[in-house]
Amino acid sequence: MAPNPRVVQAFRTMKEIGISEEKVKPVLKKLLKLYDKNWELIESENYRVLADAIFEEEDSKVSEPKKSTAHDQEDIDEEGSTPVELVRPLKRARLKNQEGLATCSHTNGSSNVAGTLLKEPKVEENEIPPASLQHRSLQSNVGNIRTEILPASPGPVCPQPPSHAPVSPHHSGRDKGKQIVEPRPNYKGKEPMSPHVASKGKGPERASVALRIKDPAPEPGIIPNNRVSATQALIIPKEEPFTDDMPQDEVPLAVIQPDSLSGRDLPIGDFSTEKSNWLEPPESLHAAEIAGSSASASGSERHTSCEHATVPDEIPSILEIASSQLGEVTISLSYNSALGGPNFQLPSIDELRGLMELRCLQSYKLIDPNFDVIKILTDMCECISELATNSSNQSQEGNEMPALDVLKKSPSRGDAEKNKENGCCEAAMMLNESFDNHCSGNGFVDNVGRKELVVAPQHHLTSNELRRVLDASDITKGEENFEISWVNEINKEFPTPFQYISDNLVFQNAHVSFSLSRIGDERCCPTCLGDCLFSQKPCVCACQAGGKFAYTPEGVIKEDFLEECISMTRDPQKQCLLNCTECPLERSKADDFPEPCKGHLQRKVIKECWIKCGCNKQCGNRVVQRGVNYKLQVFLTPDGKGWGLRTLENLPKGAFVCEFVGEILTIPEFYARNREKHTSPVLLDAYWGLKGVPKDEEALCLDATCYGNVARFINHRCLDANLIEIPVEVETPDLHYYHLAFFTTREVHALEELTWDYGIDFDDLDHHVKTFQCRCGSKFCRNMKRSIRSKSATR
Ligand SMILES: C[S@@+](CC[C@H](N)C(=O)[O-])C[C@H]1O[C@@H](n2cnc3c(N)ncnc32)[C@H](O)[C@@H]1O
Repeated sequence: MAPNPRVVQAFRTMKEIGISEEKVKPVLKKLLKLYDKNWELIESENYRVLADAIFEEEDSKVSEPKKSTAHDQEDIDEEGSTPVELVRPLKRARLKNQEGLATCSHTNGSSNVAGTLLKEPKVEENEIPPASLQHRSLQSNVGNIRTEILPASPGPVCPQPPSHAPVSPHHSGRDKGKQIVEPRPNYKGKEPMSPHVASKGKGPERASVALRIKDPAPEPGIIPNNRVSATQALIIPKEEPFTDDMPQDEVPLAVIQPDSLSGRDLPIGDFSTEKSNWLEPPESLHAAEIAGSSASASGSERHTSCEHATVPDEIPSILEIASSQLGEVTISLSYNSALGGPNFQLPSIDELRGLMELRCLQSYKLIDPNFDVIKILTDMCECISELATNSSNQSQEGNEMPALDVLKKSPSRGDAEKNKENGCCEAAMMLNESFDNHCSGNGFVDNVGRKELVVAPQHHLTSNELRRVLDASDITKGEENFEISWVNEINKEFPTPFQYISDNLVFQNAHVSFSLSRIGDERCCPTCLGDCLFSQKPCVCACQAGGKFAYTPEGVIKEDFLEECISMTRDPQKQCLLNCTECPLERSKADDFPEPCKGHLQRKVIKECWIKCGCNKQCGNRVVQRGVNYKLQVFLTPDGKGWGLRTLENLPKGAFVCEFVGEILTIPEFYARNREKHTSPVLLDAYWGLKGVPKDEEALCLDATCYGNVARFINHRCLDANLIEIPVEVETPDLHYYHLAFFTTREVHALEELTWDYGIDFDDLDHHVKTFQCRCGSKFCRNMKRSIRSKSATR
């Protein structure tokens, strides 16, 4: 690709003042990100901003020499002791050698001496935003260690419904296989709790862009990106002084009270004693009004607008709890910031939370060290809301409680309206961080900081509408062989609505065309009869898969085939990475500095018989096309991963569970759709890099956000997930389209959660996709290692 002339000019101008290209590049990159590619700003005054930023970065290098390398060593020890860290490429492989088209680690003679895994040492150089840019960030941690820019709103989980209805590429749709699978129409699974409360909206990815300010120098022992020439390397973790360890779905509590930090009592413990003070609030009060009034009006006004309980004002911070009959709850914690003196700095939320939890452990003799203050507060909100609602008018449709939502950022009526317009039923629990320094009177002194937790109803969809979209007894709305129920044994949330489909649908531009004429006789078995698995010699379809069928007569994947698939995915020694000369992913980002291809895993593919074959529908070489064959259930996970999928019966090893079904998008379509949301596509990339450069309409991915099947609920587990995805060719010999099918990697017991390894690189802080805080619980968790490192680094 021809270099961007503006980039060239920037380099040239900097060179004229003696700054080398290496120094310019990372800073320019960061500036472009920060200024949203507004070149005019960067170019103005003969690139003054750029020059300043580079100089400031240089200064910071001098004034902040790299801290102790002890942690690095610790980390090296920690990860070095892992014999072979098993990681998946694509995102993880971003810094691997990009030379050559295909790089098979097991055949590549350039493995490093130790034979241990190459985990890409991250080159830190381009992570340093110039100090002069820091004022643009919305949140900055102490010591300039980390600066975060969070989007104004996290955005809905679902994109707006596509303007073009997706069309099915399947000629005959899925053979539901009812001949062989007795459907159990009345199976309900565990009776779900009534869907009172809107989901927290744990949808696919939540977005947030993090810029990290770090020591620019490559850390000792780290081999810079462009010099890594093997597909394996030592894992040399970076220093990570602060991480985004706070899970995204937790409610950050912000209670700022200077004296509390020096040992004074916080009034938090008084929550439970305040209940008897509650009075009846006006019924018509809307949540946004509560929030709005609390953010702008005086304390006394607030007292009249909704009923509340207040902790006596001799304590320098004040707690108020207000609830309305509609289930709206406001918890307000105010402090007198004047007490802190001129140098008082707001403690971080984590600091405060830690202090509170310590206090609770000591004062209230709580024995579970893992208890969570935020959870207690959230529970309290829900309890209050429930009590209030129970006593409220019963005339609401279906007598259902309104959904709970905790509004964020000084919610106004306008915000609430916008939420409604979104159409998605996401009800995120968030904190209203409205700071109001103008409150006075009624026990407040002039300078009052205030943060509030506001619980408000969501009215995106009526309960009838919701019932229609999400039938608790069958989330598939009859689309699968089995009913798939959903249950919530934790709280009253219900899943985000989506359109259930059992076959992939083309959104618009994807080139997926099935025609019988495309399937030549050499790609099907027209002369077969009955069940191909029992034919004397392997049929044509079997020959295409190496002369052997992938399935056993029992309908599971053969042990050796499965084991090979597993090791090709998990074992870096067996991984074969295909690198595109021009990667469709990078091409679509239209970046000024397109990154080289990060590599795509080559996989074993299953070829199933199909309509043009002579065998019958019960042929043992037709498994995925027959659809879901086991009893599954969507459930709210107890460990904070949101909704998940579990099996209700024991599954044998190698069993087909379900396919990942969604809209088939081209990569540009995916990015256009998710420009603001930073979600990761599920790529159909098994052949990328193998045959030339895929055209835009051939480089495809799946998006199950709006149209999808039950696979959209499968959560991630690092490395030892009980599902593996295997490409399955059914209707078309075109390599760019196939079915992505999930098979069990081992026996799975009834009620076990089903998981797959998304292949996320939790260390890839540079990636535009903000990953979630992994709670997979695996001993191989890649995110946990990072957390451990981070904690030790901050000690
Ligand atoms: C494909 S969705 C899975 C279903 C999702 N849990 C839900 O409630 O709809 C992926 C999202 O689930 C959550 N998730 C999946 N695996 C997770 C894990 N191991 N730890 C924490 N969150 C996880 C993340 O929010 C992620 O973006």
